[in-house]
Amino acid sequence: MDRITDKIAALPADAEYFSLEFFPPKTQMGFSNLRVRLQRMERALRPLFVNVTWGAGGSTAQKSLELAELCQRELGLTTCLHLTCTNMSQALIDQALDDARALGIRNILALRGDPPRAEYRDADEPTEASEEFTWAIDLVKYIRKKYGSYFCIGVAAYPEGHGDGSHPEGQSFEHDLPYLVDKVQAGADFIMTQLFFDIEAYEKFETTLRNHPSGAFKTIPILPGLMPIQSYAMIKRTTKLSHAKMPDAIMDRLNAVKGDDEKVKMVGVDILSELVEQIREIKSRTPGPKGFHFYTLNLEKSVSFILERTKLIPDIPDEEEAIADESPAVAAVQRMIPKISVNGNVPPRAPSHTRTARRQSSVGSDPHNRVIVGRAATHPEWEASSTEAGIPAGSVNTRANTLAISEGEGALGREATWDDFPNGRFGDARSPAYGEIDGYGVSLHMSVTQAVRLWGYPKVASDINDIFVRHIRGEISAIPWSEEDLLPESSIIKDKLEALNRKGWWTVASQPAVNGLPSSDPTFGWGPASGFVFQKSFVEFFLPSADWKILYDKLTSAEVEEVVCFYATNAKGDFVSSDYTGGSARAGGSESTNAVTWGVFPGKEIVTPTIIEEVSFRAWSEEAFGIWAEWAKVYGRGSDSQKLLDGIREDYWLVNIIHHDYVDTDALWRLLIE
Ligand SMILES: Cc1cc2nc3c(=O)[nH]c(=O)nc-3n(C[C@H](O)[C@H](O)[C@H](O)COP(=O)(O)OP(=O)(O)OC[C@H]3O[C@@H](n4cnc5c(N)ncnc54)[C@H](O)[C@@H]3O)c2cc1C
Ligand SMILES: NC(=O)c1ccc[n+]([C@@H]2O[C@H](COP(=O)([O-])OP(=O)(O)OC[C@H]3O[C@@H](n4cnc5c(N)ncnc54)[C@H](O)[C@@H]3O)[C@@H](O)[C@H]2O)c1
Repeated sequence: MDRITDKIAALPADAEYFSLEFFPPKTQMGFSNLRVRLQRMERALRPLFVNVTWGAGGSTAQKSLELAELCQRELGLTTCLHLTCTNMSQALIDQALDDARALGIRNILALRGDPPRAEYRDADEPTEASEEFTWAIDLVKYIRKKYGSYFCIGVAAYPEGHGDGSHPEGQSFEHDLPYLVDKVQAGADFIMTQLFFDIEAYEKFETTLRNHPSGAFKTIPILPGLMPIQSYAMIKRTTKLSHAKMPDAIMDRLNAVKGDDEKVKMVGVDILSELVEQIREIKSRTPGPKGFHFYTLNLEKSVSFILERTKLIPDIPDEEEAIADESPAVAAVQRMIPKISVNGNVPPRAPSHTRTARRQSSVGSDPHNRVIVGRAATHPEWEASSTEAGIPAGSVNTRANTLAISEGEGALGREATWDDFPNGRFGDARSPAYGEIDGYGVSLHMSVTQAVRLWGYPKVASDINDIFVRHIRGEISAIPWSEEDLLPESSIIKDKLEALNRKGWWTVASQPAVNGLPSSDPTFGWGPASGFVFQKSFVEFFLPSADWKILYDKLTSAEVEEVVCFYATNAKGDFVSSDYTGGSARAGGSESTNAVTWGVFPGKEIVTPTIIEEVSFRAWSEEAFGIWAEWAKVYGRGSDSQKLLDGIREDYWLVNIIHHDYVDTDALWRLLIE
C-alpha cells in the first residue's frame, strides 16, 4: 500500500502523520551523506512518506530520480516525487512518469514550476502530439488521462497567495482559489502548502477551503508546509523568496538571539512547535487524520526536535520494535554509525557566527573533524568499523537512541549533525544541504516581467557591463546570480569591482583582505568576543575565453603563481586550477583547500568559516552557467537578447582567484586591474 491517500485512510480517525521533504544533493559526497541521514531519520522519526523535489525545467531530473529510487526502493519509504511541467519537453515528463512507475513510486506532486517562457518548446517535438503545459492543472489532467488512478496526485497551495508577482492584483489567496478548486476537481488527491509562519493566514485558508461551496475540499488531506528555522540568514532569505510573511512577534524573538546560531535554532524549535499546536487546534474542527509537511532542507536536527517536542513521532508496539531491531533498517543504522573519521574523532560544536558569510564550513576548522574525508560515493572502505570507533554493540539499537543521535546528542549525534549550521547560502559541499536554497534547481526566482523590469533587453556585451556596474553601485537590487545587495564589507572594494565589471569581467562574489580586525568590528567582525578576524581577498567572475587565455598566462607566471590560487571552468566543463597547471600537479598533486576567512578567539582553535576548494567550485559552477540559460529563456527564441546570453554562456569562463598575501590588501586588485 504505497498510495498516500490509501495510507492516510488506513490510519485511525484521530491519528496524526507527517511527511519530510528532501532535495537531491549537488555533490556525490552530499548524496552519500544524505543516504545515511535518511536511514537514520526513517528509523528515528517514521514519516508516513517522504517528498523528493524536482528542479524547475527538469534541471535535476536524473538526480531527483536517483534520490527517489533510494527512498522508495532501497529504504522502502513511501515516496512522493515532485514533478514540474513548464519549460521542459513533454518527453522529459513522460520519461519521469514512466521511470517513477518502474521504481514503484505511486505518488506525484504535480506542479507548474517557473512561469512558462512563451517561446520555450522542444524544437524536435512534433507539435500536434504535444500537450500544452502552462499551469499545474495541465499536468494533473495529463497524469490522470495517461495513468488513470495509478498515481496518487498532490497539488500545491499557498495560504498567503502565490507570489510570483505576475498577477496584476498582486498576491492573494482569493485570486488562487478558483484555480485550486479546478486542480482538485481535475483529480488531485491531496494538497500540500507553501511554508508559512502567519497562523492567522493559515486558519483563514483552511477554514475557507473546508467550507467552500463547491465541496471540493471537505475531506481532502491538506498538509500545512512547515520550515524549521535553520539559521537567521537562511530564514530571512527563504521567507523573502517564498513571499511568506514573518509576523512581528516571531521576528522579534529571532532578532533577540540573532547573533547566536545555536539559540536561533532552539528558538526556532519553540516557534515551530507552537505553530504545530495552533494548527492542531484548527485541524481538530475537521474529522479524520491530521497531516503536517516539513521542509527539511536535508538537515535533521531541528526537525527531530520539533517532531519529538510535539509528539508527532508515531509509537510502534514493543513487539514491532523488537522485530524492527532485527531488520535491515537497523543494519542500515549500524552501517551509518561508523561514519566517524578514520581516527575516531568527532566534530566540535559549530562556531557561533554573527555575520552572513559565504562558503561556510566546519570542516576546515580542524582537519581531524572531517566527516566524509574522501571522494568515494558509497561505502568508502576508509570508514572505521563500529568496534574500531569504540561504539558498544547495540548502543544505538533502539529508536530512542537513534532519535537522540538525530538531535545531535553525544559524540554520535555531533557526528550526525556536523553540518547543522548552514550560515550563508552555500554550506559545505560535502553536506546534503549544500547548494541552492530550495532544491528546486537553478532559477531566477522571479517572473519574466520582473526580470525584464530589472535587466531590460541586453543586446551587446556592454549592456551586461552596465547591469553589473549598477548592481555594484546599489542602483539595482539584484543580478541573476545574487538576489541580495552587496554586503557592507564590499564597500571598500567597490571601485575595484566597478573597474572589473566595466572592462567586461563580470563579478558574482568577492571579499576584501583583512589583516586582524577585532571580532567586534561592525563591518568585518564575527564570532565570540575578544577575537581577531582575518580574510584573504578573492573575486569570482565571468570573462571571455580570449581574456581568460591572457589572464591564465599571467596567473601561472613564476612571480604570480606563488601568491595566488585559482579555479576556472566553462559551460562545457573544461576545468583548470592552480593545482594542475600546464597538465602537471602542483603542491605534491593534492587539491588545495583555501581558508579565506578565519578567526582567532580566546580558548579556541582557529575557526575557518569560509573555504574555497575544487569540489564546491565545480558544483557551484554548474549552477552559475545554468543561470545564463535561465536568463536567456526570459527573452523570445531567436531574439537578440537570447542570442547574446546563449553566446556568452558558450564562450565565457568562470574563474575564482584567491590572493594569499592578505597583508598587502591591494595585491589582488593591482594584479587584475593594472
Ligand atoms: C509544497 C510545494 C512543493 C513544491 N515543490 C517544487 C519542486 O519540487 N520544484 C519546483 O520547481 N517548484 C516547486 N514548488 C514551487 C512551485 O513550482 C511554484 O510555486 C510555481 O510557481 C507554482 O506552482 P503551482 O503548482 O502552484 O502552479 P499553478 O497551480 O499552476 O498556479 C500558479 C499560479 O497561477 C495561477 N493560475 C493557475 N491556473 C491559472 C489559470 N488557468 N489562469 C490564470 N492563473 C492561473 C494560480 O492562482 C497561481 O497564482 C513547490 C511549491 C509547493 C507549495
Ligand atoms: N567558488 C565557490 O566555490 C562558490 C561556491 C558557492 C557559491 N559561490 C559564490 O558565492 C556567491 C553567493 O554566495 P553567498 O550567498 O554565500 O554570498 P554572500 O551573499 O555572502 O556574498 C558573497 C560576497 O560577495 C559580495 N558580492 C555580492 N555580489 C557581488 C558581485 N556582483 N560582485 C562582487 N561581489 C559581490 C558580497 O558583498 C559578499 O561579500 C555566488 O553567487 C557565487 O558567486 C562560489
